[in-house]
Amino acid sequence: MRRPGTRADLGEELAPALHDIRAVVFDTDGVITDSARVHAAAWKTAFDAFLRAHPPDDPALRRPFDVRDDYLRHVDGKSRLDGAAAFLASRGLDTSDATVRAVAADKERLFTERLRAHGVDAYPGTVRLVRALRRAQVPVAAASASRHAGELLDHAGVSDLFDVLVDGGEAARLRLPGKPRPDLFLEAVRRLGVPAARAAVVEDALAGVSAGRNGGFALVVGVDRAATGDSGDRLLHSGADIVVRDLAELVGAGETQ
Ligand SMILES: O=P(O)(O)OC[C@H]1O[C@@H](O)[C@H](O)[C@@H](O)[C@@H]1O
Repeated sequence: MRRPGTRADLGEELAPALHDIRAVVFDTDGVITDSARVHAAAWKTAFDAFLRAHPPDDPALRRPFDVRDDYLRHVDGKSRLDGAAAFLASRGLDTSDATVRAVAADKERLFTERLRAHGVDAYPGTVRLVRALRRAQVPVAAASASRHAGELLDHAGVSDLFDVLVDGGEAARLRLPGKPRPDLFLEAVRRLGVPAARAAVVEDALAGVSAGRNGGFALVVGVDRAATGDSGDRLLHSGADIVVRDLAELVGAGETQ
């Protein structure tokens, strides 16, 4: 018979890869909430307007922002200013502080408009895994380069599921360097009181899985939301130990809620 609340019993509902894990840090956009698409759409409108107004000299670099490829390569997982600078640099455009800030401000306005108009949801598979971890007494953190992470978790109704949140505002206050540096994730596990070598990072961004790898985490789980072409392989090459399409894949048959 099962005794509720003991890790030995409840851990059985978790996939074997998680059995020795003592804490899990979840990225927010694209892992907990379906907000990566909202960021990508806002970036596209802002970058395409800039490209039209300031076309690169090389015609090959004038193509519009691609919400899959450009987003994953240059913007996903990075802070607002780092993402803006990385994409402008990829097209050989002006990366002065004033230009980067202007494009980032444009995107911020578009993002908040879309968020208010459409809201965001939590991925059911992620909620299922987080609940299973909590039942197994594994503490969980949310981490994000976004200053909107707390608001996103509130919108999706899942804030209460996380023991700790380290967001873009905290990262700026603590002067933590962005992904692929691991500092955001290391701060999250420090707050949970668990060393990285006993903890897992769950990420959908290439820069994010690299951050998990660079931080010496015991397990880096890549979440392949794109699930097209070589997207899963790219997560593996960037440092993921395993790749899943849905985090419910890490919850065993014993899980019931
Ligand atoms: O919400 P903010 O603070 O503008 O953060 C921006 C970045 O936050 C990251 O979490 C997203 O992956 C990026 O796509 C996004 O650009």
